[in-house]
Amino acid sequence: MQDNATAPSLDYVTSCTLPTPWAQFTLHAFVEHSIPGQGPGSKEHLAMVLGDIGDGEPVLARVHSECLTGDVLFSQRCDCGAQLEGALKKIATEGRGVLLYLRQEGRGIGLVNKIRAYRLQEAGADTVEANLQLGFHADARNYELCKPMLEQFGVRSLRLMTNNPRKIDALTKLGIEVSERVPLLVNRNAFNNNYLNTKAAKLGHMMTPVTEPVEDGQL
Ligand SMILES: Nc1nc2c(ncn2[C@@H]2O[C@H](COP(=O)(O)OP(=O)(O)OP(=O)(O)O)[C@@H](O)[C@H]2O)c(=O)[nH]1
Ligand SMILES: [Zn+2]
Repeated sequence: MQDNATAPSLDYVTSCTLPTPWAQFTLHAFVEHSIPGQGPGSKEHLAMVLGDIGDGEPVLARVHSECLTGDVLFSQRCDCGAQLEGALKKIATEGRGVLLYLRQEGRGIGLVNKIRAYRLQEAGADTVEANLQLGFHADARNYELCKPMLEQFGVRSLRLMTNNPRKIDALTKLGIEVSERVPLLVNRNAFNNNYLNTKAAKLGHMMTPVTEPVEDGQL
């Protein structure tokens, strides 16, 4: 149980429609106010919602951590952009679901530090070693905000699109039921193959390592 004196607070602010190539979502905006003296002042988080998700049935969901390089700049170093698109397409196909877009860039270390980590990876470190060399944890993310964000929509149970067992554990510990894991394997390529293999080997991601040369789009 989080002590309220140390818990960041989250305000629901507003919403608008968000047409995408696959469906017209509703985009909801939240603002997180962190504790004075700890971390940046405030952060804006988003939820994209489609259909009636507050009916008590498990909801197809993606909890996506910000990756500006992958989500916006088309980077092939990781699988984030393809996962974002794949998750939205799947929600659109089913006509019901939610994507939480959490502003914890670089597995929580921030954009500039992620670029520092990429530079270390160019010198031979893997994605985990690079974080450690910079003095960070391998994964510095926190999923606490998912609870109030989902409560805003009356969602208690997820069919979660992820390959990351730690994410499932973290949500479960927060009291969010994960009734099903839906694999999200997209866009393995020559640039992100080692990264994906390291995630499987060191972070426990549920994906089969590929050691031979890969072709674009291979799962
Ligand atoms: N520090 C660091 N962060 C990275 C690196 N590559 C991607 N990221 C960040 O990692 C986060 C996405 O992590 P993933 O492990 O792909 O996804 P996940 O959420 O853990 O697992 P899935 O649900 O299966 O996608 C985003 O915040 C990215 O910015 C890297 O090499 N170093
Ligand atoms: Zn990424």
